[in-house]
Amino acid sequence: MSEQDPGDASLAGGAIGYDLISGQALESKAWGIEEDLNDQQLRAVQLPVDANIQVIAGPGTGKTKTLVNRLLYILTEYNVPPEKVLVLTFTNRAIHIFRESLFKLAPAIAPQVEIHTFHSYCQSLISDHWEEVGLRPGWTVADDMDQEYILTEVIKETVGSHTTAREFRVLSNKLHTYKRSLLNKSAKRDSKLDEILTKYETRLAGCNMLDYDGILKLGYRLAEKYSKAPESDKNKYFSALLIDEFQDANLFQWDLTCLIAKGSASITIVGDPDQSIFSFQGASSNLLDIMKKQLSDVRTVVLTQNYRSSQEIVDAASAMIREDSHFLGDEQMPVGLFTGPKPIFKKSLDSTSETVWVANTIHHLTHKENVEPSSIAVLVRTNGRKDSVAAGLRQRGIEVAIYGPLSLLKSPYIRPLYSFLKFIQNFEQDIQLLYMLRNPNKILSPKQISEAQSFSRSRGLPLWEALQQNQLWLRQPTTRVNKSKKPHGPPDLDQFISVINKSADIIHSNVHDSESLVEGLQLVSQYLSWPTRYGDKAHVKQQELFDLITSIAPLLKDESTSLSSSLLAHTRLQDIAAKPGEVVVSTIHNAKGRLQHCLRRLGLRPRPRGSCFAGECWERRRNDSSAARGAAGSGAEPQPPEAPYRM
Ligand SMILES: Nc1ncnc2c1ncn2[C@@H]1O[C@H](COP(=O)(O)OP(=O)(O)OP(=O)(O)O)[C@@H](O)[C@H]1O
Repeated sequence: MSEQDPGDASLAGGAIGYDLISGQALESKAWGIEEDLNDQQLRAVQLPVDANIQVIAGPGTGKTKTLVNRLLYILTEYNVPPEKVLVLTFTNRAIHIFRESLFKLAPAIAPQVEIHTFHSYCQSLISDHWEEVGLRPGWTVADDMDQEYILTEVIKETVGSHTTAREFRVLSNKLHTYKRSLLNKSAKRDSKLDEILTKYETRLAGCNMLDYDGILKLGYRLAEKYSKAPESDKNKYFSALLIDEFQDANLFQWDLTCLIAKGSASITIVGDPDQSIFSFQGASSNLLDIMKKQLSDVRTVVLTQNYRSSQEIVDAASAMIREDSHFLGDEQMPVGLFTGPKPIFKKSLDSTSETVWVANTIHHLTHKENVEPSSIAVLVRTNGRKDSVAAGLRQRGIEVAIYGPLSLLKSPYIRPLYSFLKFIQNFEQDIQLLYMLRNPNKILSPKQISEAQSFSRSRGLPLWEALQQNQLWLRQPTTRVNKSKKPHGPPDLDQFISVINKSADIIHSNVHDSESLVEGLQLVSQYLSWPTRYGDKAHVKQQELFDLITSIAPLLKDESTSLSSSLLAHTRLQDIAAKPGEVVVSTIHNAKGRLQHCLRRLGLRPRPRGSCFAGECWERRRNDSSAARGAAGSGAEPQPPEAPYRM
């Protein structure tokens, strides 16, 4: 690629857009790169537009800031239109952070830049070409819960319902890994797993749904097809691709990136090989080398100034990762911006004593040092540990808020409402309908459900159609319900059908109106989740859902997005924040990007490898910190630092 001369900066400050929140037209406003970039950042930002760049850096060194400024530089210095730049990252939260930073610097152009996860980019390709890949109108995405539901049924059918819970889990995990491995063209096939997968995919296709791997597979197919086609409206050529959090990419995603680049867009990646959180999904640490081999003239810039943590934390983190580090050489050691208290390393014999120590520390902080509980976070490695730590803290009288995507929608009080919302976007989704029919009220008995399914299959109808055309035998209330004994017994099928239709009509009558959505959900919730039977808990959870709806409604300006589908997207993105009095418990994975004052990290290294950190360093830190406490004469845990840390 040849280097281009920067063009004139006529675009800078010239664009006019609209305010994302108020929808008001924005006045033309000058914008450009920030003035406070350090030399390393500036070097990466100001490379020519056609340079391929690797920005390698540790946490908090301004990787995202650098990428946002690189984008602004390309737009202003080279007159590249915003829609010709594609930003790719790995999580919705990362998109949110990137868009927020861009919006602060250049509100007028922020909405015009395409910022996607690999999944959402593929999904947008599929949305433009859904007929080509065999989907029908109204197709939807099967989320984790939908996939689990279908997989469970298929496994039961294939290997028998006598499978123990453990065997089931093992098989289900194997299938997930196998399914993902198939994205790799050279993957080995397994006939037994193929049989289950084929049934699973047939069931998904029957529901007019795609799962996450299916989205990537079809997106790749489309990108491959259009990478060879001449440019057209549907076939976009980008001038530059910017990839954030590149440490989380796998080979499949890299190949996809190259297809999207079509050999003409430059590629800038920023990442920290030591921060990879997707190695379990095949994130590959040698992609940096692959990129260098495949692309010409790759420039590397290393960022070392950490803006987020004290020198003490940077030192401790560097000591921890150094032995396994992919890139930390002496000249690349990160530097902290300020000094603070030393981190304490506490070695515990087992997980119970670890939880007890954390509980005692929280009591000390909240009772003796007046720290507000909601500013304390307990970070753990795995979801399983998160639940046991939360239970242990609750046992010791500590109120806990668990951070994690989908926790609200996964609540048993909300899950049927969530199924309902998905169902009314696509009435072909048998799995959502089955969920509503089975949980928690048995609208139909298992025998009736299987008869209805045979009826729908024999006529090639979605289950919902079949139920509406149903036969007299289905119209009988289930035999297990004695209405005279149970005033709040489940509705019969007629009532169920009529309430679903009525609630759907209310919601569809005004898809951008939060009041309609809440009204529709309130109506249907009487039939689906039985708040009366579950008591206050259900009411509290439902209120949380309704509050969320009300809070996101004003943010919706995009006419093409319905409130209910945005609600589903939003609930994945942001969870209900911790209320005053609640300590946050989260996996490290979910905590990334959140702001918190006090941190306690558990089991980061449950079985420490290597000698340095595990033995000497760990003990040294512990001794240092007790010595420091002794010197201070208090014997108490150190004060939480003044500055908040973004995790
Ligand atoms: N040159 C700078 N001057 C002042 N503050 C900066 C500078 N660079 C980065 N920061 C600040 O440091 C913090 C971290 O920046 P940023 O989120 O871009 O880092 P990151 O490397 O992407 O973080 P992560 O480790 O989460 O990937 C932000 O608050 C940012 O504003």
